[in-house]
Amino acid sequence: MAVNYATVTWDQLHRDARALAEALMPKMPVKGIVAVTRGGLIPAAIAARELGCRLIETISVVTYDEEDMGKPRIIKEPIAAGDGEGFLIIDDLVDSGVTARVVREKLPKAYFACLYAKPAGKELTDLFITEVPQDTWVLFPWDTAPLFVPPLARSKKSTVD
Ligand SMILES: O=P(O)(O)OC[C@H]1O[C@H](OP(=O)(O)OP(=O)(O)O)[C@H](O)[C@@H]1O
Repeated sequence: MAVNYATVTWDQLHRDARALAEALMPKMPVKGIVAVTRGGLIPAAIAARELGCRLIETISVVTYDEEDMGKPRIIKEPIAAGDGEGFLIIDDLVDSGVTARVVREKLPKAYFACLYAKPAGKELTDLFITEVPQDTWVLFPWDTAPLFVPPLARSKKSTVD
């Protein structure tokens, strides 16, 4: 299956995180935010700044483990969030929905918000900013670096020579 790539720049991520915060304003005040590490950390920090929220908890779910392929495991519990009542959960992306399902089971009373969602997992969110096709790989700014790309004319010339 062909994979498409969607590159998200820092500027775009910042805009999308601010849009998420704006959409979350009606939910305020909240007790705190639970960031789903690691991808949710930066969106959560941006949203927390916008929303004036200083209590940030984290949850870490490992979905691909060498010992137990495919079985998701919580390696850091969101202790401060209890059953999630009064908390916002923030992640960068919901793809298959495996992570979101585990997080929701742990924090059933929390509100789940993310920047990007794919069709397979979007029903598990309460809010997302942009839908991304299932076959599209989202390249986040922390996963990429600018690199030199040869000009078209040069690559064309090399085929003529
Ligand atoms: O819906 P899913 O198929 O579960 O995928 C979504 C999860 O995948 C990514 O995290 P990842 O597991 O890559 O870990 P990371 O954020 O620490 O890089 C992302 O930040 C979500 O938490």
